[in-house]
Amino acid sequence: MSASSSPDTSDFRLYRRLLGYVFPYRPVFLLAVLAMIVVAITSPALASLMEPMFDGAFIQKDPQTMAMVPLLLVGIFFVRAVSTFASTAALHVVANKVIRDLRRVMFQQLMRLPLPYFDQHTAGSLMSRFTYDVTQLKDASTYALTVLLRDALTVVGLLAWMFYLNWQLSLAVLLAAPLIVGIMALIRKRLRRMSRAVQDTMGDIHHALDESIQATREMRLYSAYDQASESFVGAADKNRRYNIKFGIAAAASSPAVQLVAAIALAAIVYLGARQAAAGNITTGEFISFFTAMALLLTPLKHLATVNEHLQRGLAAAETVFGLIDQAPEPDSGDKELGRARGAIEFDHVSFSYTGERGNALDGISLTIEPGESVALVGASGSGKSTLVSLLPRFYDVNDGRILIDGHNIRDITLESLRDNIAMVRQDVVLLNDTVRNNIAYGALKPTADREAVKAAAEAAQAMGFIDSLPQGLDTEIGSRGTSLSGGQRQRLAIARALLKDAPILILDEATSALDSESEQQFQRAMEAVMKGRTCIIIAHRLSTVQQVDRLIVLDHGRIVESGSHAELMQQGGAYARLHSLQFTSIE
Ligand SMILES: Nc1ncnc2c1ncn2[C@@H]1O[C@H](COP(=O)(O)OP(=O)(O)OP(=O)(O)O)[C@@H](O)[C@H]1O
Repeated sequence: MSASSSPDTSDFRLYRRLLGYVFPYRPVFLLAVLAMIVVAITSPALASLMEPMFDGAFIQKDPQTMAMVPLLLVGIFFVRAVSTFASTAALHVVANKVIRDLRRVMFQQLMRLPLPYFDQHTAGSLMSRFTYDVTQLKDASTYALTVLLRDALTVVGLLAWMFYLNWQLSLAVLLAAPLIVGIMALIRKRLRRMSRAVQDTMGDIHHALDESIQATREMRLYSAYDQASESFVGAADKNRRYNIKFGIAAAASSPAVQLVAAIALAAIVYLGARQAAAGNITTGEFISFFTAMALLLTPLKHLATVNEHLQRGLAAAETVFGLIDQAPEPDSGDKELGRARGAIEFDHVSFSYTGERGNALDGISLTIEPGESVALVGASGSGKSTLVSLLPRFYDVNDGRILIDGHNIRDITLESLRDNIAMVRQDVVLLNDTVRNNIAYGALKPTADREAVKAAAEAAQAMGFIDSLPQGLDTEIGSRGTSLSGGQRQRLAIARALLKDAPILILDEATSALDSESEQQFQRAMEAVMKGRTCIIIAHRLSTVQQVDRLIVLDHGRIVESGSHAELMQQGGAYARLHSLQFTSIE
């Protein structure tokens, strides 16, 4: 399977790709196909049995035929049962294996997708590709394949048998069939249109009700009773009209279809009787012919609607392959960084998320020495989070470059770049796992021993609350386990970062005010984690940043000031204004 970078749109290529996923399971798939062929053969076989049954057993009363026919009847149904089972089961097995493989490829792709992709697609829409679309793809294509193979072959077999029996009668059926099918389709279409109209009027009733319930206060205050009931009663009445129309049409449709079918049958019977009188067809042959005709109905009905399923399956396949074909994160660098010293340089960096909304970052130049700690401050939306998300290349700069230890981060492999960065984010994501596995996350997991995890938790001031949990480090947490407070979650994230022991640390400080005890613990944890590392702290609360070496003040994506707390206060600029704003609003 080649995953080309442009999405395949043509139906044929989609089929080919799907078949590519089936290819590894070709023995079972071939078994399904063979079994379907056998099922298809049993229909004309059944029709053909009618001939000896009537001519031999009933009319000529031949004892051998009388014994053989029932046996053959059971035999045909036995073969049909076994092959139906084999084809359904084998197809089921293949379809589910293909689904598993598709989901695996999709998931691998999901993990490598660039972050902007997640900005453009909601979690719900991505999840529905894994669930709804994949299932649709399976159901629709399994059904379409069965119909196209089994039912189409059944139709061919039955028609061949009919022509073999009597070509004149068969020709008459073939000529009459489109007429009957056309009339039936017209009736069905009208019914569908009416049922849609009924649904629409139901929507109007819903809407009128919803409005009246939502706006019940306004309705009473403005005495809008008449207006509300007018719109509701209007909708209810329209619904009645369409419902009656639909009901009448439905009541008429079935007798109408039966009448049309009866006329067609009468014509065939008439023609059959004439053929019999001319000695062209025996009773048994005519019944066999009639049986074949009756057996044609179901597969024909399936074939008539197969396109709907095919289109549904193709649409789902397009969505699924659309995800698989997305270009992954660009990982073009080939330099292995090893353990960095932690020198960071932003060199005239500009960045915009969409390319249209103006720059989120505009000409940022900033050098951070190894082991230095800087705090980014600025109003909400000034670009603090954006600046730090460029460092692990969650997003790529539009202009300028970012260097770590003098290497452009674009030249470094993503893995070795990210190995050097630890990040504590504001909204800490916990997994449904134990405390221990939450601290030793990902690549750390197999190597981290219990003592190392404990030491990290202790340094992060987290061991205190961990010990009070029912099973300590082995307590299950996350959405299905014990829930932790915001401060506790942050300290776990700090422990996770400490265990990673990366030379560069990014800390997005919590916005919500912690109580003073948590705040003190958090400060101590921060001191532990900052020691000996290059740190960038996004500071929302200015009270926490006085311990850093340098403050960088951002405003509308630009650096407007930098210096120590004291220097910036003295300058009386943007930082001093922010500071006075925060402290007056707290007091
Ligand atoms: N994923 C995104 N897609 C598009 N625009 C974004 C995205 N994230 C942020 N922005 C925009 O980029 C600008 C900078 O946002 P950023 O989150 O970096 O600011 P911030 O200083 O970290 O704000 P806060 O303190 O509220 O977290 C804002 O105008 C924001 O609307």
